[in-house]
Amino acid sequence: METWWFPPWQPLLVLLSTVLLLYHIASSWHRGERHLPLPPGPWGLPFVGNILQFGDMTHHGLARLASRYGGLLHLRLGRLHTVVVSTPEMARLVLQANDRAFANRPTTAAIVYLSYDLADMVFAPYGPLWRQLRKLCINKLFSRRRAASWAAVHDGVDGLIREVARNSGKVVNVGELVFGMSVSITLRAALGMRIDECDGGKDAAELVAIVKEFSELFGASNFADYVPWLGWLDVQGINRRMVAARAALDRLIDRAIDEHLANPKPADADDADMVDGMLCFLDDAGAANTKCRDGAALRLSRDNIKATIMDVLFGGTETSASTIEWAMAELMNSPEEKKRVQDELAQAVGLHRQLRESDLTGDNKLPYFRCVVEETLRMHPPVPLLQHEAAVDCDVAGYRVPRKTRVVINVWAIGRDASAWGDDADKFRPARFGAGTDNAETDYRGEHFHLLPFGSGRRSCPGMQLGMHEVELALARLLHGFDWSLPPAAPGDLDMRESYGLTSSRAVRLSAVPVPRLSHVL
Ligand code: HEM
Repeated sequence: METWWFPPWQPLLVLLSTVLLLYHIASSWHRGERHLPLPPGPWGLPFVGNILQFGDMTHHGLARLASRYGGLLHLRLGRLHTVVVSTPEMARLVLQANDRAFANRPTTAAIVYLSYDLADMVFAPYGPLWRQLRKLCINKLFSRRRAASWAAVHDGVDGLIREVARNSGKVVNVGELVFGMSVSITLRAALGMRIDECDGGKDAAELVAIVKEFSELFGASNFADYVPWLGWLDVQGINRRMVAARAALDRLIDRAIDEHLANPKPADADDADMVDGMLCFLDDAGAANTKCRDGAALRLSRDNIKATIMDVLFGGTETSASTIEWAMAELMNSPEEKKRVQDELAQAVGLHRQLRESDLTGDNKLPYFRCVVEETLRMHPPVPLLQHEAAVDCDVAGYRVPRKTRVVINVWAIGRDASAWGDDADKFRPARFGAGTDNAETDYRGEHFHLLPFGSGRRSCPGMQLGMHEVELALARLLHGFDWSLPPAAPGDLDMRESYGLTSSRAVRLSAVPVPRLSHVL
């Protein structure tokens, strides 16, 4: 009779596997995961998971998946769990009920490299460094008290209006002009640079190119982040682009920091910019300060300063510019809405003088104009996908979200959720925010989970006030100061497609013809 021979290590292997299995069962029992399934989602391949859904990782693609699998759906991309949030209620559970657990940001190779090893506020993990940087930004750098930032907005908008007036009656590229204005405002507020003074506009042109490149790299779906063992291949050429982009930004910011060090200014001087505001915390120790303790005095390394300036350049440029351009495009597409808002501006301000900041501040001023801004932010949130990460294992709506899961909040899909906004959610209809409607009290500050253009909770946008000041002033002056029509040769329908990246700008820049409404422009 045949006898079976077992190698001596086999019983050991069986024993070890049993112990590991029991340990796994016991620890998931202990964490309360026993009964909790992962959220529903499409079926994935072994090892690579839902890599075939890679093309769906845009806000449109994820919204399509959500219509099939629900407001909380699960994907596994290579080794990474990803959970996508697509309804207001799920967003509330993540950003309010579990705010702290989801206060980290996921990182990618591009993010780590371009943020000087997470030395900034946008990407720093939730902890003491992030807390100190956020306090500094909110109380000092982005605050209403930093007069230089608000002056930069005024001068930037004046420059935009002058440029539009110079081209009245001709076709102007509204998108390029508004983006240029936003860059000049950020350069001035962050680094004290005036475009007209800085190297004949060379710096500004360079910065525009760098901002576009960073934005693409931050938003790029890099195969290597999901399948790291293939990263060395750099099949998409992303590593090479990262190195070149950071070197270009380094040159620009290092020069600005050296100039500030050579001509120091008190941080609270009227004309002090954000670099002045940070240099008084400079610690010459060298490497990025990512290890600060709560309660310790704030010390910033040069990398912290560079990375925070980078946040401002990227957080504050495309976001504001894209909101203004989308609002103009939606109004060009709906002539009756354009007329209604322009009539309101003419009536409130008159056509004999320029619109001033005081025309915008205060409650109940220009109510329809405000509805237009809110409707634009609902339909075209500049950051369509918020990126968070689970710091611990969590339970959301009865589903398990494991630690380190990337949690993507699809703000674009939430803004078009029919159960929150009705069957005409895809239509530009500012009146939905008007007095007496269901959304009369809804605003964009993060307390209403069906409208989240600035996020909500701990990681919500600290630059909202400054950003909205730029958006409102520029948009109101463009609409109050000029009548706008589409270029004569334009095709019947305006192209309303979006680009995909960190921000969702227009795929095709808006061009239009301005004709002055006022007797004098400035
Ligand atoms: C219309 C203009 C703007 C929009 C729509 C916008 C939107 C956002 C959004 C959606 C987030 C992420 C929120 C989250 O993950 O939950 C964010 C974060 C951030 N924004 Fe803005 N933003 C704007 C303007 C600005 C400006 C002008 C600045 C700086 C001057 C700025 C600086 C930042 C920073 C530093 C963060 C990271 C906060 C953190 O992680 O703690 N933003 N912004």
